[in-house]
Amino acid sequence: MNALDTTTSTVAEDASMQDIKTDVLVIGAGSGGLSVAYGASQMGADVTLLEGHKMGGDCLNFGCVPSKALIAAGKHAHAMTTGAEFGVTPVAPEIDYAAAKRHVANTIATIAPVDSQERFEGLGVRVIREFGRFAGEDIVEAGPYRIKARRIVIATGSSPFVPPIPGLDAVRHYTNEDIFDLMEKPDHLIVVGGGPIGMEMAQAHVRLGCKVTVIEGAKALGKDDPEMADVVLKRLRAEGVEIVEEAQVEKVSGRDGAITVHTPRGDFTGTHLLMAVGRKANVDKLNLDAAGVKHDRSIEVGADLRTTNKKVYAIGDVAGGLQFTHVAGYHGATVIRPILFGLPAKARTDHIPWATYTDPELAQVGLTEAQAKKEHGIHLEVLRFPYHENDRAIAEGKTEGLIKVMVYKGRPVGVSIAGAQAGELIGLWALVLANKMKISQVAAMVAPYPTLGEISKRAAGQYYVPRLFENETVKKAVRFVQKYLP
Ligand SMILES: Cc1cc2nc3c(=O)[nH]c(=O)nc-3n(C[C@H](O)[C@H](O)[C@H](O)COP(=O)(O)OP(=O)(O)OC[C@H]3O[C@@H](n4cnc5c(N)ncnc54)[C@H](O)[C@@H]3O)c2cc1C
Ligand SMILES: NC(=O)c1ccc[n+]([C@@H]2O[C@H](COP(=O)([O-])OP(=O)(O)OC[C@H]3O[C@@H](n4cnc5c(N)ncnc54)[C@H](O)[C@@H]3O)[C@@H](O)[C@H]2O)c1
Repeated sequence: MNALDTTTSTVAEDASMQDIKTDVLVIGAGSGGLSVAYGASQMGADVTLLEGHKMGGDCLNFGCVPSKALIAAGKHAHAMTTGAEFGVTPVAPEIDYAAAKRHVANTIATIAPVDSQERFEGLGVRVIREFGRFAGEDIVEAGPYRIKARRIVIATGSSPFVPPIPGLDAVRHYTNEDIFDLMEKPDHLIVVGGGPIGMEMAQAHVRLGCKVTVIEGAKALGKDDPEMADVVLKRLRAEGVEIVEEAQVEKVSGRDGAITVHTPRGDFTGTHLLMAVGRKANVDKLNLDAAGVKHDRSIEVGADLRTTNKKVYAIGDVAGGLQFTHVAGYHGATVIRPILFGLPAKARTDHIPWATYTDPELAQVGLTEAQAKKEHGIHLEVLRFPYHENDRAIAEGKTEGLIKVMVYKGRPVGVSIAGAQAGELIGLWALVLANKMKISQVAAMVAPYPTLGEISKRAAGQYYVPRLFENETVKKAVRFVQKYLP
């Protein structure tokens, strides 16, 4: 199929527009939209995909991929300064910040073909590089096209929220959309916002030789368990990141190279300013009212991801809720069923993991300790195991951190990990929660020695300490049996 093939059926009143009739129209070619376009086209549907900006969306171009590539550069620099305990003389690395940014660009370029227009056209998807705008409940206009679709999936993602702080407009400031293009190394980067974007970028930059100050209006990494967040914050501070909490930015002043943010905790001046204070859903261009799609700050959806227009679904960041690439992908996989087969499907949230890729990492699935206590009260058991008792962590010098497993009636309902490779370790627990497995099934697993993965097994083993090792009845039974055992 040609990218711009149209059908003969007429939906347009405006004769200058070309008509397209399609089974599935996907608006937005980011993590969520591409998942739907791929799945639906491979299962036989006629799929049209609109993308007004870059194929691959935020994750590839301005989010996960560039941030992880910059973090990797920072890790290399950090390793050069921290080898003393391994007998490797620390050296002050010479940082070529622009070269680190070239690594970021190369990483994006290497991954880009997977999300490209050419690949999706090769898969049989009609790709149109225009922004879409509803013109009716099942009609969307995009550039010169007017598209009528049986089902429509809105996957338009989110953009950086830049609050109307007095003075901000008058100074050059960056967001995740342009910080990765900055080639000159900031002498002193001020990061406003201590969420995952702010903290990942703060550590990458301090490791690449910038002075970094994070200004956070409430508590840094405030969406995570405070005990786990503290592990990360302690390390960031030790590496030289200045983190100022309870410091809502009220005003910005200054000029290029000397920008001051004013807060109730004092004024802070740096050379560059990064705003990382959250996201806003991309709904403005969509003319949602024309389709009867209810929205506020994001699009209103039920657990089935349907909007108030039964033919229209919303997935990923634009649907509010958890804003992660894997959630957008999961949403995409979920809506395929109703869209292609008319069968019901619901998206769960209780088994969704997430990780923040600072060093040490922070990972979570299910309920935090506070949430689990609120839900299950005194019946909740919290199993803990520290990294410093794991042999591999000791050998690697990565002993900061811990795992906490929240167990209710023998089944994990939440897991928090702060420490090395927490993002990798949480995968096992995501499987456990997704399948509502028992803690005994994790305890029965044999983990290879010596791995960080043993932390999970040891935490699960803690469940049996009071039941088996600190239990008088068990001791009595063993003594009794031992008396008579031949
Ligand atoms: C700095 C940063 C780091 C991140 N790191 C991670 C991470 O490590 N792990 C993780 O899981 N998540 C991470 N995220 C979050 C992740 O990027 C998002 O959750 C994910 O990209 C959401 O996917 P989506 O498909 O909903 O939207 P997007 O990927 O944003 O795609 C939406 C697409 O729709 C297009 N579009 C918008 N309006 C229209 C329209 N009207 N017509 C046509 N096209 C339109 C946009 O141009 C865009 O390409 C990070 C985000 C940021 C900002
Ligand atoms: N590793 C990952 O998976 C990853 C990484 C980065 C981003 N993300 C996604 O992107 C989303 C957005 O990240 P984010 O860090 O921008 O948002 P966030 O909402 O998580 O954090 C923003 C922080 O800014 C603070 N803030 C708001 N206004 C302020 C002000 N005027 N002055 C000072 N502080 C202020 C808030 O208190 C909050 O702590 C995340 O929630 C996550 O879904 C994921």
